[in-house]
Amino acid sequence: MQTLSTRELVIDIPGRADGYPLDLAIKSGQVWGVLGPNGAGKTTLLHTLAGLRSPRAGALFLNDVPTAKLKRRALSQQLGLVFQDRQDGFPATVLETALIGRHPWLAPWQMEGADDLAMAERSLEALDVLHLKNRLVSTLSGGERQRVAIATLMTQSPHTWLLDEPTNHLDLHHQVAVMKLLTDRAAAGNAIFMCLHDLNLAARWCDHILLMYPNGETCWGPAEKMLVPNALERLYNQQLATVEVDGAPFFVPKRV
Ligand SMILES: Nc1ncnc2c1ncn2[C@@H]1O[C@H](COP(=O)(O)OP(=O)(O)OP(=O)(O)O)[C@@H](O)[C@H]1O
Repeated sequence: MQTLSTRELVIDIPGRADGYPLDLAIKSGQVWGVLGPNGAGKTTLLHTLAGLRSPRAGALFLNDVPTAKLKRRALSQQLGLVFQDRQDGFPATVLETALIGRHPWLAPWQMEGADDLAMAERSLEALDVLHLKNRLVSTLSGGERQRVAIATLMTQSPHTWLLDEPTNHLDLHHQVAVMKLLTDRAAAGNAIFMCLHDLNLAARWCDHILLMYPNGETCWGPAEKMLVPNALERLYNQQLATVEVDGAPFFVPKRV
């Protein structure tokens, strides 16, 4: 069992009051969905958890060890992040991009070996982009790029997967395929923590939910306690109708 936890964490959003400090424990087997309107701080939180931004206050721990004490490489073996919209730094093929995921596991100047290549190809296949392996990423569609980014995280194979809107750009079939892959990873022992704009994907696939309000207020807990119409209507400033489908709530925005 591994846990990424935050103690009294306040993310640093310029010009915003501190809000409610976060005491999260993101554990093996859990699938977290982070919900909130534009600008609530979801991406800032994800980047703070990944160590890319400093918190305003509080600290992060990996199995009770402060992440600030871990070397970048050790951290990258445990934590990985899929960005919301990644800009390509230099021209690379799909396979070369997926292989970047192996870098935290290789010594400096060590070339990727047959096992690394097999892992990258397995991940590309799982995300349905293996047939594109020799294409330049810059030539891919938005949804294909998104699937390559997730395949790169899968190739990295960290314990905790942080994902910023992983279903962005994906068609319905691939949205469901990605959510199934993520919940399968959690069942295999990984921890999944993702920002989502689709309330219904969260309701169907996530077992834990963090609600982030624009004023810095937050609340979190088991999905069934968090996904209640009143809280969600206040979160999005949008009236909702709720129906039940396959035992999960399904939220429909009411007409304005
Ligand atoms: N470097 C910065 N300087 C000033 N403000 C910033 C900076 N980075 C982020 N912000 C502000 O912090 C707030 C939170 O941004 P963040 O990207 O975390 O929101 P989000 O919840 O992920 O939004 P979205 O749903 O639109 O992706 C926004 O109001 C944003 O404009």
